[in-house]
Amino acid sequence: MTTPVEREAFHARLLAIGKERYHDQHPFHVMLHGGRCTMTQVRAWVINRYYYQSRIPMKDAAFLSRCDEPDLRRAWRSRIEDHDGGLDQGGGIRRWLRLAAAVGLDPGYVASTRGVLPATRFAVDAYVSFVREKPLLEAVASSLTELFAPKIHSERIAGLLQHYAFADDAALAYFRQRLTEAPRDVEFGLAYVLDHAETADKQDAAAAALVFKTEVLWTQLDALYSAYVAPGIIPPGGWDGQDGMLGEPMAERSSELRASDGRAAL
Ligand SMILES: O=C(O)c1cc(C(=O)O)c2c(n1)C(=O)C(=O)c1cc(C(=O)O)[nH]c1-2
Repeated sequence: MTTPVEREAFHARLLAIGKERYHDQHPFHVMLHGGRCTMTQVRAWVINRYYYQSRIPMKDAAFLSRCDEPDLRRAWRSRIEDHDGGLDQGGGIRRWLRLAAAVGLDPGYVASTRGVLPATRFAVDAYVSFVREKPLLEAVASSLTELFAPKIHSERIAGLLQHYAFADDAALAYFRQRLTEAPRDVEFGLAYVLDHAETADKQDAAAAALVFKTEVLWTQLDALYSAYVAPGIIPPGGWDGQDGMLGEPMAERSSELRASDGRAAL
């Protein structure tokens, strides 16, 4: 059993991991949110990030398949509904594909996951395997990066709206929706981890799971940066900057597409 003071210290330890390691500080996100990405870089992010989106409900299904507590399953299953939506509409995956269309990509191309960078696949697949194989406490702890997600989603909404003409409420609906979903999910996940990590060893394992997850997220952006920013080496199989475009190419630089002068031109 942990005392209230030990529990609070463990909570602070988890928050410190996010402060030090969360991907809001990655140079690719700094560029994206500050309006310094070209449209090619934005599209590469949308294509690669889709792979993460597509695997989230699969990792949550893997989690549920191992869960023998009905209460835990009841609390967890809405995560799959949030991402997959109903038979005909709704859900984060469809909302992400609306963002894909808004940046000029064919949603069918994005959904095919062709062009996803190898490192993105390895990192995301490692997350799904982690949740499938590790003790439930560590699997839940690995989702706690979502403690830090509302801040990055708010910064992203503001940054994209300010700097890119494609950005409007429909294109950014994915992020707005997460502003209410993520806090609910993470409130449950955090309470579960604080309640179940009742020994020093379990606290260490849960903290390591959260570090692992920050690395899953950071690695995806390293891969994007290396392929599409510097040194700009696109590995075999990575999106070539051309495939899967919808209709006429849009202007390349985000600076040409600023809200003040760009919207009318589109
Ligand atoms: O945009 C982001 O930076 C970001 C980060 C994370 C995260 O911290 O893992 C998630 C999301 N978004 C997200 O939209 C989402 O649905 C989500 C689910 C999970 C998870 O681990 O179960 N993380 C995240």
